[in-house]
Amino acid sequence: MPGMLAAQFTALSLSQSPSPQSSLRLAIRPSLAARARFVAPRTAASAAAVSAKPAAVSSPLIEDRTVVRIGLPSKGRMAEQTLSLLKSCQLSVRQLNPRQYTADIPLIPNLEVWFQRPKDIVRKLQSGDLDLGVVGFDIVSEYGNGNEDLVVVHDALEFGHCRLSLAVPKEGIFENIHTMEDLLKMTEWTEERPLRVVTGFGYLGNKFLREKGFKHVRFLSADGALESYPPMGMADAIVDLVSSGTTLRENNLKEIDGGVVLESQATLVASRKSLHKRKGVLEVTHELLERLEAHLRATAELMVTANMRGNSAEEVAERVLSQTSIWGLQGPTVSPVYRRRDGKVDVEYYAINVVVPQKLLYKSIQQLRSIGGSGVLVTKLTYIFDEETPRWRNLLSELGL
Ligand SMILES: Nc1ncnc2c1ncn2[C@@H]1O[C@H](COP(=O)(O)OP(=O)(O)OP(=O)(O)O)[C@@H](O)[C@H]1O
Ligand SMILES: O=P(O)(O)OC[C@H]1O[C@H](OP(=O)(O)OP(=O)(O)O)[C@H](O)[C@@H]1O
Ligand SMILES: [Mg+2]
Repeated sequence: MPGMLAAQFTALSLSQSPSPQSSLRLAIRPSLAARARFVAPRTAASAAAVSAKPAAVSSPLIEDRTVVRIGLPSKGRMAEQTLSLLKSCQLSVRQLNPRQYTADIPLIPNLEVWFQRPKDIVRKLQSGDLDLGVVGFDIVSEYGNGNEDLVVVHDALEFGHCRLSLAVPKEGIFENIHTMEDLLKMTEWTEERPLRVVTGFGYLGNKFLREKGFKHVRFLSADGALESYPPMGMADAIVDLVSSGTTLRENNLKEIDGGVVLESQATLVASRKSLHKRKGVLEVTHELLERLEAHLRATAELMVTANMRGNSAEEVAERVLSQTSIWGLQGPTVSPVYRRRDGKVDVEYYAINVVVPQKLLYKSIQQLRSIGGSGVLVTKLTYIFDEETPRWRNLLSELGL
């Protein structure tokens, strides 16, 4: 390896352990927690290590701040989708000038918006300069480094889906390498000639390969176009984000079984300290969470309305409930349609309202028709507010409130 390149392969060798391990506490669904395999169980030792850490930088200015601050991605693929999700929740962000880094959300007057690079959002949550942030789970995990102060308030904002994955060239010495075990068993990697892995995720990549039992690995850190490193001969493998898989394919690389480090999508993250200490943060978080949960729940569903001839509401309900795809959330709403006929008010038709999953829409309409439904209307829903917001309950218990 030329000397200049060798010099680049420095920062992250496996013999160095990454920064202190404490668990990144997640107020999230067990499914995602399970997928996020780097989340260590909270042990007495890790809790002690965390409480022994000095508090995040807290200048008098930070303490004095009364307004709540949220960090949103300033650029990149998450920026637009973040704004559009907020807009769908009636939380439009008002930015007077596109070159300004601050903005507001008129509906929440005590909330300041700061546009920041994703990794800076995580850093500023830790330093106390931001209270809340929208950022990919990959970035929270990499730059949060297991910091106890970060709490994932909403783990599935349903955009920015990708996975952090290990990939190697399709051909050459990797032609018959299909699993992490195959890669581990390769005799090519020695202390003098380690497996060279290029990544922008040094903390997660290092931890992952160490846990998989790799001894002879050297990391090279780079910010973009990582897929070009193996074909250029600068690295043997990459640990990078994959979404459609096109970039890997186009560069003759392949993922291997067991090589997914982390599944990611956009999340809402908060500083635990802010939630506990800064006036207004808990209230703003509650409102954001309520709207986000109710909206994201609603986007998967549609409201279907139809008319149906019948003798009574019960008889119509019987017919509707005989079909599997039109039961609704709790059951169908069946209401009489009143008409004036020959000077008298009577009921011949009933209106049926059911909420159906988008993916079952066509089947639902077929079923409604088969039992005599007509004049079918389909409406998009903005929110479905449940009796309680499950993630809010999780958050309160996470905070011990
Ligand atoms: N190919 C992808 N498909 C879907 N989501 C992705 C993809 N690549 C990245 N993401 C998600 O989008 C986030 C932002 O990625 P992006 O590359 O736009 O950041 P960026 O603006 O380049 O950040 P920086 O320049 O500070 O590194 C990532 O952290 C990840 O969560
Ligand atoms: O699986 P795909 O859909 O092809 O997406 C994966 C690519 O997207 C990201 O790169 P990005 O577009 O941000 O470019 P960069 O790495 O140069 O920043 C990521 O780093 C991969 O290269
Ligand atoms: Mg990028």
